[in-house]
Parts: sequence; C-alpha cells; structure tokens
Amino acid sequence: MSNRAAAAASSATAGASAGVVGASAGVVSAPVEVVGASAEASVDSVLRLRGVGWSVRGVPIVEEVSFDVHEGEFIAFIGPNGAGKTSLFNLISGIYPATHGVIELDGADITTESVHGRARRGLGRTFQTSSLWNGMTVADHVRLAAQAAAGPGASYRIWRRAGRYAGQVAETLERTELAHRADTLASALSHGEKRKLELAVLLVSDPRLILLDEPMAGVSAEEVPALTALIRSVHRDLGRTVLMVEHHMDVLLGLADRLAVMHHGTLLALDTPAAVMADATVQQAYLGEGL
Ligand SMILES: Nc1ncnc2c1ncn2[C@@H]1O[C@H](COP(=O)(O)OP(=O)(O)OP(=O)(O)O)[C@@H](O)[C@H]1O
Repeated sequence: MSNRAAAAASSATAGASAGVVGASAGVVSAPVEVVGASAEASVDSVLRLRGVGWSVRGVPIVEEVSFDVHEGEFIAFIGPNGAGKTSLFNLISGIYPATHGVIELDGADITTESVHGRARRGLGRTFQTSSLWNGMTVADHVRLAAQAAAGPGASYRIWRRAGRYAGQVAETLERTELAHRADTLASALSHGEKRKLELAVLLVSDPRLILLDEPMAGVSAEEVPALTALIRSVHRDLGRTVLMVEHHMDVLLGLADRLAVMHHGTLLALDTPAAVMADATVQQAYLGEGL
C-alpha cells in the first residue's frame, strides 16, 4: 500500500460507522462539484479517468467522471440505486463503450480496448449477480479460469491437460477457503461460498486491478465477516488494487482507503471515508439528514 493509501486507511478506521446506505437514501439533484477529487496527474496512477461519460439514446447515464486510482489503493463506490455505479464499472472494464472521455490503465489509453484486452492488461471484475455454472464443481470453475487465462486454445484441452493447473487451482482454493469444497457443485454452495468462488475464478488469472460489484449481495449476515476478511486479504496481503461497489457501510468502512459517492451518474465526492461522511454536500445530497 502506498503512504497515501495507508494514511487514508487510518482515516477510514477513525471514521467508521455501521449501517446500509443505498435504495432509501434521499436524493437532491443540484450539487455536482466533486468533493476531494484531484484532477492532477499522478505518477503512481494505475487507473485514470478523464471526463468519462456514457449515454443511451442521448440520455446520459454516466457524466464527466474523472479520478485517479493509485497503486495498492482500495476505493469503495457508494450511491443510491440507479446512480451509475455498475455502469461506471462496465465502462472501466470495457463492457460498455465510453461515449465521452478517456480511460487509462498504467498510462496506456484503453478507452476503446476490448474486455479481453483489458483483462490481459491485468484488469479483472466480478458481477452483481452470480456468474457460476450450477452443474460444474468448484475446482473445475477455477481450473477452467486458469486455462482461459493461459491463452487462446488452452480451454479446448480442459480435461486432457487438467493436471497442469492442479497446483494453481489448489493454491487458489486454499487462499479463498474453498479447498474443502473442491468437488462440490456450484449449485450446492451457500451464497457466501459462491461469492468466494467468484473471487477464486478472478484471482487465478492474477489481476492487479480488481473491480468487485456488490460482493456481499445475497450473502447471509453470518457469512459477511469471513468474506470481508477475504477481500481485505486480497487487498493487503496480495497487494491488489481494488475498486468495490457496496451498500453495506460497515463492510466498506473497514476496507476502503477512499470513498467515492456516485449521484445521478456523476462523481459527487471522492475522499477519505471520514471526510466524505463529514461533508455537508454529501450529507444533503445523498446520506440524508439522519446521518
Ligand atoms: N444497458 C442499459 N441501457 C439503458 N439504461 C441502462 C443500461 N444500464 C443501466 N442503465 C440505467 O442506468 C442507470 C444507472 O444504472 P446502474 O446499474 O449503473 O446504477 P447503480 O448505481 O449500479 O444501481 P444499483 O445500486 O441499483 O446497482 C439506471 O437508471 C439504469 O436503468
């Protein structure tokens, strides 16, 4: 973690408070000035967005989003339902084409690059809804992902060459606490285990920048702490840069170096959690009077 990220992390702990924000948050349409976001270029930016936007049939969904992500940083994205958080992740990962602006990964312009091209550069993501194959075992999910990451053609030899990936698969299942479920079908996993398996599928391709879209969605309260600890370990122990959309404030305040607040498709604020939570504009526009 960079010094900057470490300083932000300590502020995150200081500013922590529990609760879930999202659907019921009040919405005020006026303010669009970004609190705490710096437009300056930075030498250690892994990801840089400048004026990024996406419109559908002329209707703006994401507007003028600019920010830098530093190596080893953890940024959590919050905002009411429909604020544009998933759309922004889709723009960064290449699922949607940006209609405005520039996206850079490690200084290279990837604005028009394909999803696979971005993945080859080390960008990986999970989705809000589960993307697993019910009839396939845990180990086979990770093995297939390892083979897909190995390059074109490798996945056609999945059953003949399965042994080649055994060590990689075992290590990834160990790290994601799924080793004891290796031979279990995905359909038999709990929601928390499914989320762990999605992380395992992601990690086996060794991404440096990870986008997690609501990893706690559908997960029972009992499983949240273990999943949170796993995500923390991916960030801190594996040193991955993480962007995460999450509604559970108690989860993300223990993880995030900075909080990004999305509001009506714009980036309303980007700063340490303590600064964001204390900001009057954010409180009025999103968090509501009660906070
Ligand atoms: N492919 C699409 N075509 C048209 N409109 C879309 C498309 N994808 C998203 N939208 C619209 O863009 C807006 C933002 O949606 P998005 O899913 O990005 O919000 P979100 O902040 O992630 O919400 P949530 O917290 O509910 O997941 C919504 O009004 C949604 O209906």
